[in-house]
Amino acid sequence: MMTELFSDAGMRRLDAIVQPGMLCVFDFDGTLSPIVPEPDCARLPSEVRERLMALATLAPVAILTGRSLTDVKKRLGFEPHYVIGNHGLEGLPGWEGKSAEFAAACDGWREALFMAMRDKKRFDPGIRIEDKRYSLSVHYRMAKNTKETEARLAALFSKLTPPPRVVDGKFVFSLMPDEALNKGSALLQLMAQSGASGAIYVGDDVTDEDVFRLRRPDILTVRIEPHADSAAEFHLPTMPDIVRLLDELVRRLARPSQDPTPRTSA
Ligand SMILES: O=P(O)(O)OC[C@H]1O[C@H](O[C@H]2O[C@H](CO)[C@@H](O)[C@H](O)[C@H]2O)[C@H](O)[C@@H](O)[C@@H]1O
Repeated sequence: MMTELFSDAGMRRLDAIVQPGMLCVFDFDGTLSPIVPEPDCARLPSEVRERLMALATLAPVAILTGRSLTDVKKRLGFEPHYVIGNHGLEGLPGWEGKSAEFAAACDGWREALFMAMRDKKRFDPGIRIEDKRYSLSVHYRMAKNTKETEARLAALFSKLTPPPRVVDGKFVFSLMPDEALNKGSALLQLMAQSGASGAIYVGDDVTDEDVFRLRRPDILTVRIEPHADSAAEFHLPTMPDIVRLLDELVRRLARPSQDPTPRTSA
């Protein structure tokens, strides 16, 4: 059962995880940037950007998003220490060799989906396919009958080869190469590569559950808004509360560290 982060228990957990060198990792859409009907209109609010920039002077900051790297970078307006795109498939050092394989699978799915979408009676013209090279997002927020569209898309995806890993989200299906990296495995690799002893991860959607399910004492997981089925430890009451969380992190990390050397009198 999730607890609100701004509770006594949440603040104690935050105090325990905050230490020099900890990784501060954030999902983008729905976590840092409010959800908007048109994916291309998503923006990072200036009050969030300013705090992320302050945080990045105190600790390594990473953005771990379902968007492509090129797309998310142009929306950030600052340079975090790490940007990982495509749900972990793009931008993680050491995985460049697998890119061609991921892109080839994605090319095949994209062609099959565009062909199927020509049947306007079967597939609502409001469906939008976002091609991110290594994964696809199939958005159906604008479809007239979202339930029916969901069922028809799920049936279509089940016929694709090679079979993709399909994860649903906020009026979106993400299609990714199966057994490839996900946000959870990508975060673990990032921690290992960066030598971070701990991390905080904040996300809002189904692909973030790959991180929430890790359930490790060295990773504090926070979901935007409570959800009965989420594996996250804590939640923020609403998305704009991300500003308060960033302030809490900056305040703790900016505290002068305790000098462990015992003082001797002259
Ligand atoms: O991992 P994230 O950073 O949360 O990215 C997840 C997907 O976010 C985007 O779609 C979602 O946000 C859009 C803008 O607010 C919204 O219109 C859409 O309905 C949402 O599903 C993005 O377009 C996808 O590529 C990401 O995978």
